[in-house]
Order: sequence, then structure tokens, then C-alpha cells
Amino acid sequence: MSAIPMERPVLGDDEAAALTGLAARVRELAEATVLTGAGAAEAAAVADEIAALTARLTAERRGAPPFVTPGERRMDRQIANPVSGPLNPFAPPIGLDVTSDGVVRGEFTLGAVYEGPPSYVHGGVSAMVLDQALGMAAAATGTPGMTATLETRYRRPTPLGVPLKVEAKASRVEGRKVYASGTISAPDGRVTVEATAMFIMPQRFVTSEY
Ligand SMILES: CCCCCCCC/C=C\CCCCCCCC(=O)SCCNC(=O)CCNC(=O)[C@H](O)C(C)(C)COP(=O)(O)OP(=O)(O)OC[C@H]1O[C@@H](n2cnc3c(N)ncnc32)[C@H](O)[C@@H]1OP(=O)(O)O
Repeated sequence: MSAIPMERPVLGDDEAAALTGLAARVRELAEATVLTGAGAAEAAAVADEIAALTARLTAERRGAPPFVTPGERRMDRQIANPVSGPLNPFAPPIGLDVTSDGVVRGEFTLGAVYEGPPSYVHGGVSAMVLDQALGMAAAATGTPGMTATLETRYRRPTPLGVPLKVEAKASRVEGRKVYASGTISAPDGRVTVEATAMFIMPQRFVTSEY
């Protein structure tokens, strides 16, 4: 049971492009917010202006994030995904490609809003990125599933503000279970985080068209 309904409006190209542009500006706003030295009075004034903008957007409010018509991959319809979704200001967003042999790859840079230990990426953010990449690798086998287990091993701190790579691949499928592994690596090629995961296609989805 979720408070957000399953049914989704599907955006046309123009609206998806406009909302993607809006999300990009909000992403910049989030970074500007954590880095600004504007001072108390200016910060309060900007907060009032942003509240007015939020009210404008909320005037026409959907009950759930919209989808787009997917291309080749059904998983691409979730344009508001918090890792890869260009419509989601919380997402970096990370473009994740799936090769014909099922390897998921992406390059990305994480800024100050994702900081955990000073100057390094928050471990939960790394886990989220890996969950998405490994989940897509699992889905590429033809058996998409929910994360049942996700184990992360943080080998070295992951630096902010430099180009990182994520890579993932499924290793085996056992009925409704898919096992996958992957890494995040730093610009020097050294792995900073390793992950293994198991995804399970819920029984209720086995006969559905998902
Ligand atoms: C059609 C697919 C629909 C999914 C769509 C996903 C989108 C894919 C598309 C695009 C990829 C994008 C990538 C996304 C990446 C991010 C994904 C997430 O963040 S998912 C959110 C976090 N995960 C949860 O919230 C799960 C919560 N848990 C559950 O819903 C259930 O527990 C679930 C589905 C994991 C299993 O439920 P059961 O009812 O289907 O499974 P039972 O029949 O009880 O068990 C089957 C077997 O699995 C084992 N099992 C079940 N849960 C386990 C667990 N957590 N750990 C280990 N084993 C487990 C059981 O022991 C059993 O094993 P034995 O067959 O008897 O050997």
C-alpha cells in the first residue's frame, strides 16, 4: 500500500523537455542553497520568492510523478527516477547506458549537495547509485525485480566534484531472483565502492505485463 498511486500521466515531448529544464534550474538552486554566502537577510528574501514560485507550480498538482513513453527500454519511462531521472531535481541525473551484453555504464560527477564526510560522497548516495545500476543490469536480463539485498563495500572515499564511473552487470538468474554486482570508480581508475545485490521479481508481477 502506498500513498502514491500506480497510474501515471504520460508526458508529451514538449512538456517533458520543459519540466526537464525546470528540474535543471532547481538542481542549480539546490547547489546554490548549500554554497551561498548571501547572508541572512538575502537568504530570507530569496526564500520568500521561492515560496511564491513553488505555489505557482503547485497550483496544478499531479498525484504522482509522470512517465514518458519509453524507447527500447521500459525502465526508461520513469523520468522522475531519483538517480537517472532528468525530471527529478534530486537526481544528479546519471545517464545509464545498457550495452547489448547487459553491462550498465554511466559517468557522473556529484556536487556539494551529495556530501557525506567533508569533500566526499555520502555513502547512502553511492549505495543509491549502485542500487539503480545493478537494478538496471538485473532488468536487462528480462527479469526486472525489487531489491531484496544490497551489500556495499566502501574501499576508499569517493571524491566529490570529479568524474566518476559506475558499472554493473548481472551474474545469474535463478527463477524470479537475479544476482548482480558493480562498482563505482574514481578518475584514477581505482574502485571506491563495490556492491552485490539480489533482485526479486515479486510474485504478483510474474503474470503481469511489467
Ligand atoms: C515486475 C517487477 C516489478 C519491479 C519493478 C522494479 C523496476 C525495475 C525496472 C527498472 C530497473 C530500475 C532499477 C531500480 C533499482 C531500485 C530498485 C528498488 O529500489 S526496489 C525498492 C527496495 N526494495 C523493496 O522495497 C523490496 C521490498 N520487498 C518486497 O517487496 C518483497 O519482499 C520481495 C519482492 C523482495 C520478495 O517478495 P516475494 O513475495 O515475491 O518473495 P517470496 O515469495 O516471499 O520469496 C521468494 C524467494 O526469495 C527469498 N527472499 C525474499 N526476500 C528476500 C530477501 N529480502 N533477501 C533474501 N531472500 C529473500 C525467499 O526466501 C524465497 O526464497 P526461496 O525461493 O524459498 O528459496
